[in-house]
Amino acid sequence: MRSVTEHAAAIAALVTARPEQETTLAAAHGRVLARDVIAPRSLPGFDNSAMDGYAVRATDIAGASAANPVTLPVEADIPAGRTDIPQHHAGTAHRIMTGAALPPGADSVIPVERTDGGTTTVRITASTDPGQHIRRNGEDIAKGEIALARGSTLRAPQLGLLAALGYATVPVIPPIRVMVLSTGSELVAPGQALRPGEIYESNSIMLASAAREAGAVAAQLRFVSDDTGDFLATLRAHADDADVFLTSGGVSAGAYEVVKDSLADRGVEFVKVAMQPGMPQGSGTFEGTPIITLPGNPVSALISFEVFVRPALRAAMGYARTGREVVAATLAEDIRSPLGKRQFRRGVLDRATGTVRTIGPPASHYLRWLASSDCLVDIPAATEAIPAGQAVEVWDLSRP
Ligand SMILES: Nc1nc2c(c(=O)[nH]1)N[C@H]1C(S)=C(S)[C@@H](COP(=O)(O)OP(=O)(O)OC[C@H]3O[C@@H](n4cnc5c(N)ncnc54)[C@H](O)[C@@H]3O)O[C@H]1N2
Ligand code: MOO
Repeated sequence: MRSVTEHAAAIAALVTARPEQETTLAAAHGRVLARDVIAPRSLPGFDNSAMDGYAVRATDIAGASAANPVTLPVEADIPAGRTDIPQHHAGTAHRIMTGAALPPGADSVIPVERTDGGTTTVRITASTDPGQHIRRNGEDIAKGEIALARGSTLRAPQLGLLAALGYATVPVIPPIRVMVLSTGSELVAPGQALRPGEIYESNSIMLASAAREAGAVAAQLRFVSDDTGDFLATLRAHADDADVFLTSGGVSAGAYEVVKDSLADRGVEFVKVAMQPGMPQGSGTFEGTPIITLPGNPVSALISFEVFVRPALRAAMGYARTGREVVAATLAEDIRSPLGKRQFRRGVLDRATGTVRTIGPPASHYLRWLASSDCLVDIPAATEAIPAGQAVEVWDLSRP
């Protein structure tokens, strides 16, 4: 039997990064930056007004107050976006808007609220200091500085910064393309009629969704035949669209195990992992494409994904955090666990009290309990029982 750690390492070695890709900012959301990005210009790009008001020289309105206002001629309007920036002359004001370039010669902006708002002359009822209400060229970021470091995950603020710097595209580590393939002749696509003995196919949407949540892109295929030739032909037909094949089902000890029968002597190793659920596993490379074969029981499939596939995908996509956040929590009830197997129990974590309770029995077909849980309780292989009140490690599934 392989340990969870050993199998996780095998899967991690299998999934490798795709070459970096220059991507539009819209398509870069959620991706990881492949290289440092240098500021090609400063931000702000020029001295500009932080207020709607009047660009003045502080000395021209020294001592101004409500009781002792100063009136200056207004030379011109400078709305944001005006590109022919006028010169400021001593003893005058320019009406200026937020974001507009400061006219050379002016040293401060007096907000409109401190004036009568005049357009030919302006009565100013407060004094100012040089530099007041001016946003200086380069005070946010100077040209040539590293704006974002390689490895940054691109979300709203990072994409905003890149756009402000003028980047239309950015080099990112592209998503891994996961081809999810469910196998089993009992499986029928949701929405169609069921005959006796058939069930709705639920693993592929679950695994595809989990892959997307991990930052990958995913497509689904359903393979129902027991014919190994057809199965291999299906893999070959989709090899160009997949960086990783992810199958579920057909890997245990039964008579119709199409995944195992097709791949056992074709570069895929089938092993038993000392965990529960998720004991039967397989991994390898089929004609150049990595393939991970998960067990068919739905809970086993999803927990195997969490434990083995998700960290490998995220590492290959450059994310700093590959595993879930592990928190220590106090167990709310006694639990038992099979000796020699690392058990992952579905749980509900109460962050406020730092307690966790398990939800549903350990068996691997209980989808409802799985859907009601928000964490996994990680019980070490050497543990047979844990009493209520003891601290356990919990994987928080509610956070990326
Ligand atoms: N004699 C033994 N039997 C089993 C063993 C064993 O060691 N010896 N291991 C058990 C364990 S543990 C697991 S887990 C499963 C894994 O079996 P397979 O990977 O071969 O999966 P299947 O037999 O194809 O399916 C198992 C179960 O899950 C349902 N299933 C499969 N795929 C889907 C799907 N896409 N959507 C919904 N449900 C699915 C399937 O109908 C079966 O009920 O083997 C145990 N048996
Ligand atoms: O190991 Mo199976 O994955 O328990 O249900």
